[in-house]
Amino acid sequence: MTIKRIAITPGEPAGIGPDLVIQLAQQAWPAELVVCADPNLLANRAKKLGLPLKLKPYQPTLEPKPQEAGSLTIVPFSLAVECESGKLDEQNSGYVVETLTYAGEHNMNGEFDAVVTGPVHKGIINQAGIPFSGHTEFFANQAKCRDVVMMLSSPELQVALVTTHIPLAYVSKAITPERLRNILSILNKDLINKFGIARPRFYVCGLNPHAGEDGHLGREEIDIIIPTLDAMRTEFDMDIVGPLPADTLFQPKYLEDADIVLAMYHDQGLPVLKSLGFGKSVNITLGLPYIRTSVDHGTALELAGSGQADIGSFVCALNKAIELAQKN
Ligand SMILES: NC(=O)C1=CN([C@@H]2O[C@H](COP(=O)(O)OP(=O)(O)OC[C@H]3O[C@@H](n4cnc5c(N)ncnc54)[C@H](O)[C@@H]3O)[C@@H](O)[C@H]2O)C=CC1
Ligand SMILES: NCC(=O)COP(=O)(O)O
Repeated sequence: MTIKRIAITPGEPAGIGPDLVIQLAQQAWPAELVVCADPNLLANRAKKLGLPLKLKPYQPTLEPKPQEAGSLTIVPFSLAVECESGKLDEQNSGYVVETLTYAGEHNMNGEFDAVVTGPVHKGIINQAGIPFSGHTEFFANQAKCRDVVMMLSSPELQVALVTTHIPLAYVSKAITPERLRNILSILNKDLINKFGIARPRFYVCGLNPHAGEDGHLGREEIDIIIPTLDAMRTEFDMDIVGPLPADTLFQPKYLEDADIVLAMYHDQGLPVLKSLGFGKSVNITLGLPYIRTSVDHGTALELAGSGQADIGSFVCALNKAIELAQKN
């Protein structure tokens, strides 16, 4: 087994990301964990949590070594202003984006084998004047990928989204035959090649109530979704069920039979997944030129520095990144 080098971005400094990264470091890992963060932030937060932390400088020319318990490898970045747990400060948004930019660039050049991201606060980054809708879109833009797929994976269910962080008012227009085809193609390819599913079975949600009720409750199914799914079945022999009404799709008889559920928008699919597996799920971006996994939760500002944040999803995200990197 070769030792992989995994970049980690803790995300918003005032949130629980730094806490979780410090908690991760309390155990040994079979990969080098290269954290892109302010060393003083991590040292101060570790002190607040009462946890030991040794920071080792990142040495790109050396072979990666497994990370020892109590330690992290660090690429240092500097906060603009000192950070108080739980208190957002837009002056530190540039720092957050710098860590993501570095992690993306150094994955694209092959120096890292994957990136695992902690939670950012999208609102404060925008408030700082930096347009930002999510890591998924940020890394896609940086890598010049027109379409990537947000897929969340939990022990019970895998859900992917046709549209990601856009206002609900724009969703219908964003569901075009081209986008739907691209999303299905990326998913099909990666489920086969990266997840080892020979012929993935897709369950696809409709957009409208009752999947449009034969056009009486909306026409997107008839005009776009059904013809596109039919074309993908014919052209690529894909195993696709649907579109089915989203309100009844998420029941055991369908989920037990599905490799993946494709939801049309963020809050159609993710509440179901999170109600079943919050804290046990991983957010994976498919279609990037490298591996990116992330936590299933946000910045939980009220828990930062308290020691109460649950590390479950971050552990799942890191394990998944190491597993995918090993297979790569
Ligand atoms: N991967 C990312 O970068 C994500 C970032 N966000 C961002 O996070 C910010 C806050 O979003 P919210 O909707 O409030 O979601 P949130 O996930 O931060 O919090 C929702 C609820 O879950 C709890 N919670 C979250 N993570 C937890 C953990 N690890 N352990 C224990 N409890 C936990 C919180 O205390 C709160 O009650 C927003 O700016 C949002 O955009 C949200 C989701 C993912
Ligand atoms: N709900 C998922 C989420 O907000 C995280 O998205 P991203 O920042 O990983 O694109």
